[in-house]
Amino acid sequence: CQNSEPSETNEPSETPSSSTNDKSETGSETQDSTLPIEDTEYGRGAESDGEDTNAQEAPTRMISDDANSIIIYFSRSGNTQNLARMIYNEVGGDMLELTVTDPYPSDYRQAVERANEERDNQEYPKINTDIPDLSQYDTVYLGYQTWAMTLSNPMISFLMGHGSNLSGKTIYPFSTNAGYGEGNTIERIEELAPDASVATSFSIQDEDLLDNQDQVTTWLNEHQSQRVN
Ligand SMILES: Cc1cc2nc3c(=O)[nH]c(=O)nc-3n(C[C@H](O)[C@H](O)[C@H](O)COP(=O)(O)O)c2cc1C
Repeated sequence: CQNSEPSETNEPSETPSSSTNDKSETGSETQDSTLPIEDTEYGRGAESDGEDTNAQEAPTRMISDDANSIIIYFSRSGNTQNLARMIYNEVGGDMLELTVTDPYPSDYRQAVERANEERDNQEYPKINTDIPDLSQYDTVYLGYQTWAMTLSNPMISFLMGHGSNLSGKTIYPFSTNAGYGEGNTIERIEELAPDASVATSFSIQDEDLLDNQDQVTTWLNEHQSQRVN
């Protein structure tokens, strides 16, 4: 089932949309609300909303003047967005959802065909997101999905355009997949952002995500000492 709940994730960072599982009373100083986790379709055949924003929402954009970390992600059918939100709900900071000028078809097969064609022709999609000045961030949580056992095409586009702006930062790669793992995505990130430091990644099968918040927490805790917010 696709998402039907309205959302306000394009609100400014001071007021991200809250949800019924708001943890604000127990949250850290840098975070005062949580983002909702949505229903998504999984694996082969997963339809999208045709906008790559998951349920006709505006893409998530929460940018502040002073956060040290940002979560940057693309999500066609919502699974990586859920993982991004699970991370946000623990670490806070800023958040930026990438979209492309011409969104992928909602039909899975058509999306795969287009993605294959783009990859064969090395013509990756144009990013439609205004990328803010990234200099304030030490830490970038980078979220994508496995496509053809490598980085999804929009993430390749983002890193081709902005990988050099990640110099000196620590990238925490996180991804979802349909059961085949993260492929060579880490090697590709290292190639496309050669002057960033790439930390241990976290990848999970889409259908297992919502039952495994503890795995996300464990991964984040492993990096706790390096995290600023
Ligand atoms: C074009 C395309 C190619 C995919 N290729 C793979 C793949 O090679 N291996 C894999 O495990 N999953 C693959 N998947 C499945 C997605 O990685 C998986 O469903 C993921 O959770 C989708 O994330 P999203 O909902 O954030 O877009 C592919 C999906 C699409 C649309």
